[in-house]
Amino acid sequence: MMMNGAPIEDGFPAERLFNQGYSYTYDDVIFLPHFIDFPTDAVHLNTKLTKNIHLSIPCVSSPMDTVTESSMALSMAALGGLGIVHYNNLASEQAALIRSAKSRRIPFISDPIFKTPSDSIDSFDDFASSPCVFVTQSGNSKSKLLGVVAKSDWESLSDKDAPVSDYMSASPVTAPSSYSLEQVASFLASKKLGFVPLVSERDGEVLDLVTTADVERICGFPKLGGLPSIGKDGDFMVGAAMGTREQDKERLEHLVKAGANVVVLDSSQGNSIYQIEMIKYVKRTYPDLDVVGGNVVTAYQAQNLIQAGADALRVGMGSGSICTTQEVCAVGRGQATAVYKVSSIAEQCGVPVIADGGIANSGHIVKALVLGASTVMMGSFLAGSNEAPGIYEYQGGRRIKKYRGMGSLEAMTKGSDVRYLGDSAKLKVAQGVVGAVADKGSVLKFIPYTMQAVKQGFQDLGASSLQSAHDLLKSRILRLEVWLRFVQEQLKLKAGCMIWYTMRRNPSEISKLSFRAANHVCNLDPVQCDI
Ligand SMILES: NC(=O)C1=CN([C@@H]2O[C@H](COP(=O)(O)OP(=O)(O)OC[C@H]3O[C@@H](n4cnc5c(N)ncnc54)[C@H](O)[C@@H]3O)[C@@H](O)[C@H]2O)C=CC1
Ligand SMILES: O=c1[nH]c(=O)c2[nH+]cn([C@@H]3O[C@H](COP(=O)(O)O)[C@@H](O)[C@H]3O)c2[nH]1
Ligand SMILES: [K+]
Repeated sequence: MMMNGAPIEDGFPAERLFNQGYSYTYDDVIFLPHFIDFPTDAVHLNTKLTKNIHLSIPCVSSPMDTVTESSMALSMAALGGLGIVHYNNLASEQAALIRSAKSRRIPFISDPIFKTPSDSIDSFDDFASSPCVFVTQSGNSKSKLLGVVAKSDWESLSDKDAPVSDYMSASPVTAPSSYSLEQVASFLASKKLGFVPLVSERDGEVLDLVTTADVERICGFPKLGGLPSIGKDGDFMVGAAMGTREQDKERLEHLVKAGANVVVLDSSQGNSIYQIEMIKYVKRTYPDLDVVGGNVVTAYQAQNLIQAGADALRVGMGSGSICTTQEVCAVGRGQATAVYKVSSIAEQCGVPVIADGGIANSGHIVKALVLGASTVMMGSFLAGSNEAPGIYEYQGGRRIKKYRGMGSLEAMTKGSDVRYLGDSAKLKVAQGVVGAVADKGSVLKFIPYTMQAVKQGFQDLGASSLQSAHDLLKSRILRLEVWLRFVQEQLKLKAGCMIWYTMRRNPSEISKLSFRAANHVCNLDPVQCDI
């Protein structure tokens, strides 16, 4: 805008703010509002995860063993995002998690109960929380479904010692696992059924038990409007993490066979000879498989991995909520600066950037995307959801789920047999902590709300898409400032924080490190959604 012919200078263009020798986290910077000439619904958040993978929403779940297994991967894909299955397990176990997510059509994983024909049902407990028990030759999901025993039928049974084959309903009604949610819903309604097993057409395996209550619950989640993430194979897209050691080549084979659509080379400092060689190996061996390199935080690191052939870069070092890398290794970068710097280089080469770590609210997502990222990767933001691995516990009256860094001693010890094969004699120094996050309900519910909040942020900035945000930033139209309010707030320790610092020898002495991490973890309040 011009006044008396001279442009009004206000705030800083990104280019100037990020070149003054300071390293900024998301909370250190704030955008100045721009001009609105479209409604919130006109904002589109569709994006690219890698050179070849398109997503409807810019959300990716972290490859961590307290964040992404089948249920998270399945639900993220259903939402139009993507989940990266962790590799703190055997290659066969990781492959099974990928297969499990990819074999489903609706964002739902149940835990059906199975018996063999000669088994008996001794008590109510045998049903757990299921409305029925399935009968197969093998007593598990892998063989043909022979019959079903509904809880209500078992109740009225006089001889409870009889084998289930004596009283099961033979050839029960089933629905194909390829049914969409709408098809399952109308199937249940038209047949007046309370539940139905979903059976694979390929091998007859019982995949899930869906009840009318499940269908109603899933149908009740807010609609995002975008398409789910479906690969060329027609299945949900699922990503997988892996390392850069020799045995990871074998793991890669398992991942490819399981149908992984993208692999992420998981390292805190990706600019290494090991990673460059692994990127080249992946591209050489599986030219159609996209590979994400990282983590990087500088233009130099980024250039090396782009040259090696990375199809996307994962950005962030020391930015995660459970992270202690900056304290332990004195290396890292403020995440806002890292995302801006790496994106500036990556964009010139057409390589999308994944802003990894440090996302605690929808505003952080807006900042990451506007500063140049194409997607955000989230750990703590998702770890309290129903879809994250682990069970809910109670701490001080709050329902919580465990969340731990993959560099924490606990996670390293769990994976040491497989991941750090041969390294077991080496000294291990933790670069992460073990903590907990509050129950947030289903990602199917809170991610749509979060995306709506992100759209409102984009609208305030006058950006109707990721590309337009990036263009506005580059052309110096979008302005920012450093916001000191957050720096002060960071110093205040929030009450009611829950953290177990695994390296703690003396319980009364909570180290400075765990305090910092505790503060981060406690900042993770669920998105405000009035449902
Ligand atoms: N984003 C972040 O700021 C951080 C993330 N983490 C997470 O913690 C976990 C562990 O991270 P890292 O310690 O970086 O794991 P890493 O496996 O990349 O590195 C462990 C060590 O092994 C070395 N190494 C890697 N490939 C090798 C090969 N082929 N031969 C010999 N040595 C090799 C590395 O150079 C490094 O010294 C990851 O899940 C990572 O994402 C950990 C710290 C910081
Ligand atoms: O310094 C670290 N020590 C760890 O033990 C660790 N484990 C995971 N990560 C990284 O943190 C990201 C998730 O961060 P948020 O919880 O903030 O989303 C993840 O996506 C990782 O990049 C770690 N960083
Ligand atoms: K390291």
